[in-house]
Amino acid sequence: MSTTPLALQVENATVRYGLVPAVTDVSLVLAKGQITTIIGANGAGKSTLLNAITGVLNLEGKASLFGQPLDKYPVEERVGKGLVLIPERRELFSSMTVEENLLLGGYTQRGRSASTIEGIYADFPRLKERRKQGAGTLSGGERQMLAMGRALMSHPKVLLLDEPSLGLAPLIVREILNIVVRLKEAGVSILLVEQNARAALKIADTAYVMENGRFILEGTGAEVSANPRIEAIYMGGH
Ligand SMILES: Nc1ncnc2c1ncn2[C@@H]1O[C@H](COP(=O)(O)OP(=O)(O)OP(=O)(O)O)[C@@H](O)[C@H]1O
Repeated sequence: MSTTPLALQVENATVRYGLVPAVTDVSLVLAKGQITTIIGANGAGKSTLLNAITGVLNLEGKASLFGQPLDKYPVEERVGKGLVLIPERRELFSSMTVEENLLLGGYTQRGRSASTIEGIYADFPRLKERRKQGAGTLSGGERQMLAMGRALMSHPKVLLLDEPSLGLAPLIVREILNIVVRLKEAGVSILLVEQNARAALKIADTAYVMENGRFILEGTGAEVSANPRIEAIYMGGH
């Protein structure tokens, strides 16, 4: 039995679209203040699992947040409990400015937004420079920073990050993942879903490899990246 307190635990979870399972019998742990990653190819079921943890999709099995069963909380209450998803498509309001997008992320905070926003600008100076710019005109990396900044406005304790590196150049990927590490150092527990196995495994404490809706391998980030099969399938040629 591990003595590390768990931020998030999923036990024997299955998620279906209609009758068809997209995730089958997966179990994972995310320890407090750590990074757990799920790597896997397109269509493996990674986003489906994240959406089931947020409650948008039905999760058959057990999931708990800081030891409390998640099904106690309806979807709309989970953000208030500190569980926040940054979706793969980043889902910003393109016609609004950077700052307006950030303010929307802080709607649960009542009056704390002004101080929070200054903190976010300190972490993301590039967003501060562009605070009056329309979100629709940002570069891919800046859009990801804004999606992260907006999520941070609600003071997450557990951040679910769906492919933050998607579509970004290697240098920007490194910058984004450095921010993920800084969030961890600030005490946020992070579940990171990635196709970019090499980058994710480098920063992960714990890692799971997903294929066809199931976890086929798990271990520390270092163990999984040293596995010859993973090296060949997920990291060859990069
Ligand atoms: N709304 C849906 N209805 C039916 N099937 C779906 C739906 N969304 C996803 N699926 C299927 O579920 C499986 C898992 O998809 P999912 O998006 O979770 O994979 P993923 O690992 O996140 O991949 P990607 O990196 O491409 O997002 C795929 O076979 C996909 O076609």
